[in-house]
Amino acid sequence: MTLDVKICGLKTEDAMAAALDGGASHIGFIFFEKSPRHVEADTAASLRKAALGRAKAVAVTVNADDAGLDAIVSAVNPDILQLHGGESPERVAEVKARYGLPVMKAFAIREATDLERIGSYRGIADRFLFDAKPPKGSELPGGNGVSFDWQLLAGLDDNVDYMLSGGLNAANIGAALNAVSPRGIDISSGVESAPGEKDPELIRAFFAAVRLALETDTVPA
Ligand SMILES: O=C(O)c1ccccc1NCC(=O)[C@H](O)[C@H](O)COP(=O)(O)O
Repeated sequence: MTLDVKICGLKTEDAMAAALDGGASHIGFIFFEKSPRHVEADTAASLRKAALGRAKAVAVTVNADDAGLDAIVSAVNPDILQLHGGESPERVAEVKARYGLPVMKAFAIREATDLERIGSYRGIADRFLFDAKPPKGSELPGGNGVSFDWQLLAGLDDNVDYMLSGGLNAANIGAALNAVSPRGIDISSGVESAPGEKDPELIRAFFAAVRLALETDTVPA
């Protein structure tokens, strides 16, 4: 599969196994205490061992300070840091320099103007992740299972390396990949049976739907 697939919010060995066996290129661990997907660093460190040589481990944080990131990086040894808060371009540059790791910067998208913000991160963030804006009242900046209008991304220039995220599932991934051509996709609640509870069957079904979508003529090259 040339398309990167990140399964995010993993907490258990069986979910990890389903993600890796399905062909995940990236597995994500959430370090955000309000999230039902939050894991302690030692749990993530133990889970990530199964991914060594198979998938990249992504540590997802929200406006984390140096002490928080130090603890995660030293325990988990992630391959990528995903910054999912309001981190400035300067902070992204600082994080990259401090850890020598690639950074994926997440942006919440609802309308075309939301994409204007990426300009000042180009050449700094290694990759973008475009997620939906959280619904009103949500305490989570991500993992809300809501989509945005994928057509908003259709005008991006081909050099913008991004993962498409937000409300993806087995039923809509074909349409999403028909609408836009991300280099990667990211999913969390679409493969859960309850908030924070990954379902290996749903993970398998998602990969089957991705493969089917990639095999059809409707997906742009
Ligand atoms: O998933 C969370 O609980 C979460 C909490 C705080 C910051 C980020 C979070 N998730 C980041 C992700 O990369 C999710 O995969 C992304 O938001 C898509 O989630 P979903 O819409 O549920 O597929």
